[in-house]
Amino acid sequence: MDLFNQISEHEQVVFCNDPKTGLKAIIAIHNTTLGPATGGCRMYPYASFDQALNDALRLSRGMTYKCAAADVDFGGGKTVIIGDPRKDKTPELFRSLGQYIDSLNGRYYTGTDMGTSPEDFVHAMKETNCIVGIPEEYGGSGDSSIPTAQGVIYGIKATNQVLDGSNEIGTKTYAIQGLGKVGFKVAVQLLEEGASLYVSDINSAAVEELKKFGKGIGNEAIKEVEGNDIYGIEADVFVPCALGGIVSDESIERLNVKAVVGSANNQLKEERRHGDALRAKGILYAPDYIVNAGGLIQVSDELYGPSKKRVMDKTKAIYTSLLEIYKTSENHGISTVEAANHFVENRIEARKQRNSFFSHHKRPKWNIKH
Ligand SMILES: NC(=O)C1=CN([C@@H]2O[C@H](COP(=O)(O)OP(=O)(O)OC[C@H]3O[C@@H](n4cnc5c(N)ncnc54)[C@H](O)[C@@H]3O)[C@@H](O)[C@H]2O)C=CC1
Ligand SMILES: O=C(O)CCC(=O)C(=O)O
Repeated sequence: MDLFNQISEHEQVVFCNDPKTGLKAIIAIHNTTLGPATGGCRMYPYASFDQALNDALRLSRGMTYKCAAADVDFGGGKTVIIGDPRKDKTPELFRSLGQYIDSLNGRYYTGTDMGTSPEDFVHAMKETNCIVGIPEEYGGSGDSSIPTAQGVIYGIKATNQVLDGSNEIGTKTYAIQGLGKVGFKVAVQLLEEGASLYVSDINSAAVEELKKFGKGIGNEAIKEVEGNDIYGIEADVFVPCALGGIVSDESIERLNVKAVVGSANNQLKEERRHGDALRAKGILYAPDYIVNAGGLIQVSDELYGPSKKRVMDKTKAIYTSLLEIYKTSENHGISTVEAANHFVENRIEARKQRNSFFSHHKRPKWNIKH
């Protein structure tokens, strides 16, 4: 019964085991009240089965909240593949995953997350239509990290507005953890606006590339920081764009910033306790699933036919949503996470009256021709 206790909040969890291709994956479907589940696929060399399952469960729950907050007609799901993205990827592995996804009959759509790229899903797409975020040359909307990074920038602007009464981003100092698909783009935009950066990435080539970019535009205010030292950096905003669970008792103790705004999913190790701890320390926290919804906005919009303009217009709403959440938190004396969760849970509860959970017999709203 332990496993059922562990997944008690989830509608369905699928364990995929294909010895022929080496695929070992977990698909977690958290909640489909708002529509079929969606959520990217992460590939990571998890040290244990429990670590992989926990990641899938936490990430898929986060997607339910992210979908409701962004007001898209999807529910929360996520896939994790147990493996090293640098060594274990093959076309057959992703085709095998595609077959498992197809067996869910439209209850779950997936695309990229950490460790996977749009190109990987071109293979999966040969087996199922339930793939989003594929490259533009294959008819998809392309790289979803572009709107995700833009959403983080809107989040930083809204946060600066609350901190200083101005949404200007260029005069500040930022500590960025992770210069991957999202973090690098955020760093580039901040540098272009004249900001100073502290950056850390386990991949030193990414730091070198950013320094090269900075030199090219005449802003060399980039200092590399080793590992966990990024938590102790004195800066205006800490921008986590790598792994989740990094805002913990230990890191909060060290944080020397006015705000935390980044793309990483599930930043708070313990949502409620660490949300409260940040508030108690006077650090403004931008709830991750509000700020990093740009990619979701793009992939869910893809089902209407790609439109970059529509995606960017929808992504702008992150600015106003975040200001609303900051205001609710202030007015009610609660953490920003609690304020965001109340908003989302009320929205899901209201929708339950029309839709208890998604089954493919019901026509999804986004299939309606406009
Ligand atoms: N790509 C997207 O559109 C979205 C991404 N996210 C989240 O944002 C985060 C980043 O995503 P991507 O940029 O797509 O992933 P990515 O895999 O392209 O980049 C992650 C970067 O973090 C670095 N990294 C890993 N561990 C680190 C550590 N301990 N310290 C410093 N750097 C470290 C990696 O070397 C890599 O450069 C993830 O948590 C992801 O779930 C959330 C929403 C959408
Ligand atoms: O739904 C997707 O495929 C991409 C969005 C996602 O996984 C996320 O926002 O974490």
